[in-house]
Amino acid sequence: MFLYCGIACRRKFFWCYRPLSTYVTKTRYLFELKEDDDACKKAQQTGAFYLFHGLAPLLQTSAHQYLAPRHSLLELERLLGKFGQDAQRIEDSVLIGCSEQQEAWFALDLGLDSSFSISASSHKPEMETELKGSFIELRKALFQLNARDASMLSTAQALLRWHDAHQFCSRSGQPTKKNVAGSKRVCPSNNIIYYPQMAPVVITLVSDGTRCLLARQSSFPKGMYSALAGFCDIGESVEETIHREVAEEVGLEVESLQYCASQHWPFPSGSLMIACHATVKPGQTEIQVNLRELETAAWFSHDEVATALKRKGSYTQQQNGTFPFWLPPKLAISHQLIKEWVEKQTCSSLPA
Ligand SMILES: NC(=O)C1=CN([C@@H]2O[C@H](COP(=O)(O)OP(=O)(O)OC[C@H]3O[C@@H](n4cnc5c(N)ncnc54)[C@H](OP(=O)(O)O)[C@@H]3O)[C@@H](O)[C@H]2O)C=CC1
Ligand SMILES: [Mg+2]
Repeated sequence: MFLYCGIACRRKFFWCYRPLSTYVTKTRYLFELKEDDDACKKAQQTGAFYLFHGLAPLLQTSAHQYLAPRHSLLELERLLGKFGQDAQRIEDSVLIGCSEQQEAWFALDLGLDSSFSISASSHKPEMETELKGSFIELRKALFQLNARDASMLSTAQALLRWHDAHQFCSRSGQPTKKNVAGSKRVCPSNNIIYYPQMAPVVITLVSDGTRCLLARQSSFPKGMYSALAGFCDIGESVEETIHREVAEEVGLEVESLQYCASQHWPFPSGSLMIACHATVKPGQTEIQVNLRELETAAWFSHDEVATALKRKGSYTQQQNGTFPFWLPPKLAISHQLIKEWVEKQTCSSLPA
């Protein structure tokens, strides 16, 4: 595919053409599939499907890792036929990406039925045997997936959950209709368009210059600490959420803020995690934990954090009854945020 590159050659006064990069070609292809139902239906013929059951992805085990298998349309039709399900169910699938060779990737939940929105749990064990895998809760499997599968399945689950929960127009009460790609739903009676939503969440690593503040919720695995996180309230900027969450959860006022990175996070139902560093005002480091939100929070030194980063998640109780201090695994943005802080501290402590 070729496109004007928009750079006029001043001396010869003609437009240059340059081939589009693979990334741009892929992005334009996905855009077309979202806009054009016929093109998307056609893409299903040569595409591949990730399968779910009751929002749990189909996974296969390989060398202590989970792999997410993909199935062709033919294989899927055969499977549905074998379990007495209508091939029309494929219309419930959602587009989640494509390969560099433009093989479109879809996701379909075999345990959710858009016409009833109930879990069609029958045949699940038989399907697992037939598919040589198991439907495993994403929460349990996420950290044993490679980064690509983790990202694809997180997107797929969030989209499938959103469609399952948005089958009716909130104004007319009429059933809404999804486009083939699943990038929106429309109410036929009033043409209101509904787009998939996600909740913005900020995650902040507060530092006092030499230490960083980490906290635990009682729901975290034993011994695990993370940075402070909180959902954005409606009307708030990211900066305002950070100021409010830090004040609410640990009773501190933050000063400077610095953006680090962002990540889609599938829990509880699809969030955009926005990770930032923050510093507190000098001399104002006394933590007052809000016990309605957190179990505990504390300041940790560079060395404590650097050691914990190297530790793999462990729930093993030590002889003194405590659990070792450990941090979220690599895939979680909190890990990246904490790692970046450790690296910055290391650099700033090196002799000039
Ligand atoms: N990827 C990562 O590295 C990390 C991700 N996280 C994620 O960040 C998210 C937010 O952290 P958390 O500290 O729990 O958030 P908050 O501090 O905002 O507290 C959670 C509470 O906020 C309320 N709430 C407000 N808006 C929403 C919404 N849109 N969806 C759900 N609950 C909402 C709920 O209260 P109520 O139940 O009373 O309605 C909920 O119990 C979590 O879902 C967690 O999975 C957290 C740490 C690390
Ligand atoms: Mg919180």
